[in-house]
Amino acid sequence: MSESKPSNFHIVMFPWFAFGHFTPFLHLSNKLAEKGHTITFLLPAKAQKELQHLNLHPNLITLHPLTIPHVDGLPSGAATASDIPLSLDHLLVIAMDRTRDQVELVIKHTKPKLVFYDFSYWLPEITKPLGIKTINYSIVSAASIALALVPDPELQVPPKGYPSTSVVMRRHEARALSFISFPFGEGVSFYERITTSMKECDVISIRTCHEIEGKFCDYLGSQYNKPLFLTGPVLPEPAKTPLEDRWAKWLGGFQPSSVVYCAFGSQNILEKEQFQELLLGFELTGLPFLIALRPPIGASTVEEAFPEGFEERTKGRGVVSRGWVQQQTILAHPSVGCFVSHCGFGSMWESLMSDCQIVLVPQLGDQILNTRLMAEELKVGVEVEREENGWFSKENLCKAIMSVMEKDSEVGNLVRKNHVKWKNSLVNPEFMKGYTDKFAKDIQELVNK
Ligand SMILES: O=c1ccn([C@@H]2O[C@H](COP(=O)(O)OP(=O)(O)O[C@H]3O[C@H](CO)[C@@H](O)[C@H](O)[C@H]3O)[C@@H](O)[C@H]2O)c(=O)[nH]1
Repeated sequence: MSESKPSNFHIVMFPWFAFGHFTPFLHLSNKLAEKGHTITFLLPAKAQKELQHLNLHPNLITLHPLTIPHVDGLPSGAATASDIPLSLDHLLVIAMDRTRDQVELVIKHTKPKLVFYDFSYWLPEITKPLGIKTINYSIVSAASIALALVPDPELQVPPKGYPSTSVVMRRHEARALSFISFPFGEGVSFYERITTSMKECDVISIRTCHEIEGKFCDYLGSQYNKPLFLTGPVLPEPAKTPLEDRWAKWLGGFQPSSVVYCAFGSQNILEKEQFQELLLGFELTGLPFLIALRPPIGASTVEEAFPEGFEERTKGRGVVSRGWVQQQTILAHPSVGCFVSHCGFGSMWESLMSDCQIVLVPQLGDQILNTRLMAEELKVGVEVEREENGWFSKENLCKAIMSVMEKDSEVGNLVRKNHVKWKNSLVNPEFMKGYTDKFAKDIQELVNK
């Protein structure tokens, strides 16, 4: 087989307008810039400032601002998913589709050899006539795509040939996936948008690794009859900025591995009653805790929604943060021993790479499957039991935390042992380098074809 000659080329990146998508696309851009490629990264003008600090190669990566057209029903100035509730995403995606002319101009002007995209299913219509290759880059788990976003899905049950009986939705959870059939843009559902994107691209690429999701990737490749290039988890280096003083001081006052940290990512917002139940569950553990959650529905601050007397009763051993905290740095703090997470794909990798015990409370569709992967297949963490209506009780939350935090707990020892094994493989610098090198070689061959 002939080796392709390495050369640098130009790439355009066009992710969905949400920070959970910009960030992994930008981390991947940094890796490709390290290989000498130049990149034009398309994003709403408003997001440019907030992402600039993640661009490690400004000489090679240009953040190119797009003007976001107004769409009726969107608050004025809304340009990213963080500006709006989840229920308005279907309008923001219309705005994204209406940037098509701007995107086409940039592509024609910068003449890339390769374009990465995710939700803009129409992109290959621009690139194909120009002879430019495209990669559909998914930043969620292969399992979640394999279960719901294959060409011939089955309703209520996993599609034919789906390679797992444990990484599945339970019957009463199927509603967590109902959004895929809802309109997501003009005349197109979420399902049609994503499956068209995957059918029309040259290559499907996923932010995952074979070691953990190999069978789901193979299944997807066979369903779409396409090559799959995996980038590995592409996590940023741990932040160099030190932990905020107030958290460093507070955490420093506790025994090693004794504090439970809890965060549910950038999208999950709890109902007020569930938020209060969660706090009471933490109180019940008797352990020190640091919780970083958005205020629940209907509250403008977290304090406003505290259960009565909660603050006084947990004073000195528990805090609920008012805002964003440095998650990766907190997970690396010696006092933190447990991570209660929603199992968003970013948090999933961060928990695997930490030394913390893992407790999972998924809420949205893919988080449930990521959780099953972690708890049922890899057995590196435990899932909090929910009732059929989705509610979790303080007792069940407390039980799950104690099952991994109590000394000599059988479950705790088992998940720790499995977790250590995975962590050691993932943090080995050769592991990520292997993925980046292979990916760089794969895309080189793709553009040389
Ligand atoms: O106070 C906080 C809270 C979060 N984070 C970081 O924010 C990121 C959150 O990402 P993720 O865990 O993926 O959660 P979401 O923001 O909820 O992610 C959305 O996007 C994911 C794909 O990346 C999907 O898996 C999720 O379902 C979807 O909610 C992580 O890097 C965290 O370290 C912080 O630094 N501080």
